[in-house]
Amino acid sequence: MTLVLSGLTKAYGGLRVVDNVSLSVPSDGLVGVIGPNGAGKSTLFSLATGFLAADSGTVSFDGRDLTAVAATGRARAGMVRTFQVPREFTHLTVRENLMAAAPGQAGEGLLAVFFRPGAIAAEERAIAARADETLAFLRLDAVAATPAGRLSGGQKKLLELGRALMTGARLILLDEPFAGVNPVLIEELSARIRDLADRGVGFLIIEHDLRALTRLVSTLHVMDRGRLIASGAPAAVLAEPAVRDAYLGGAAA
Ligand SMILES: Nc1ncnc2c1ncn2[C@@H]1O[C@H](COP(=O)(O)OP(=O)(O)OP(=O)(O)O)[C@@H](O)[C@H]1O
Repeated sequence: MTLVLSGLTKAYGGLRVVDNVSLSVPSDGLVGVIGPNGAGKSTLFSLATGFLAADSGTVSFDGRDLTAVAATGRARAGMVRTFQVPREFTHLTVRENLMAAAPGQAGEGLLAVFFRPGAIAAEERAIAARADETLAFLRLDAVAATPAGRLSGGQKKLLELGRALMTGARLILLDEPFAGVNPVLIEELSARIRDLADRGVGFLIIEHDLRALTRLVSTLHVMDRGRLIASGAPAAVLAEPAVRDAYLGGAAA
């Protein structure tokens, strides 16, 4: 279940916003990506998950080359992303949002509604049961019937994680999971992410909250102007002069 990004490059009008980036995320790995605004982190996520096509480089997951596979195919392979701004259905309840994220099998074709109603009902029950498990795991049971648009910022991030889990993802790319989240819910989210890693779910996490991120991940990659400038254990990486330079715009010693 290892994700391997190799030599990914993406340019806009001659400017390489992601420039020859290679990194990997082992199954159950907790890996962080940091870097100043505009460093190319979100673009890297889009290249990894197929929301954008790379100019060059490869993406493989679980030993399978997914470079030419579209975003939906990569999600089906077990790799999904969340976005900086949560994309929940605001008028659906929290429980309905979770159920809607589950990939349907039996009910996908309209004909199945007529010819296989039993299979669809059984699948709906299974999805509902998984939604309830996910609600309990994320401690969102109390807001299960609340329209998702009314959740706090932190609860929305928990719901995003839940929606990713409902797809059956084994590797989740989180784009700024702690942005706009209060410290108590940051702890809650971090604890759930750790629980999931213990169960074999891998995470690649973009985050500006360095304190929360470095407590969570075992490996940190730093991007600056499209390139990876440092990788390794968080404390060692943050101590590197090139990293401090990148953050301070070259003003560091
Ligand atoms: N569609 C596009 N066309 C042109 N330039 C783009 C496009 N998308 C992104 N960029 C540029 O690519 C660079 C990297 O953007 P990206 O959003 O990946 O950075 P980031 O590290 O995620 O930043 P932030 O931390 O602010 O979210 C930026 O300079 C941005 O302006």
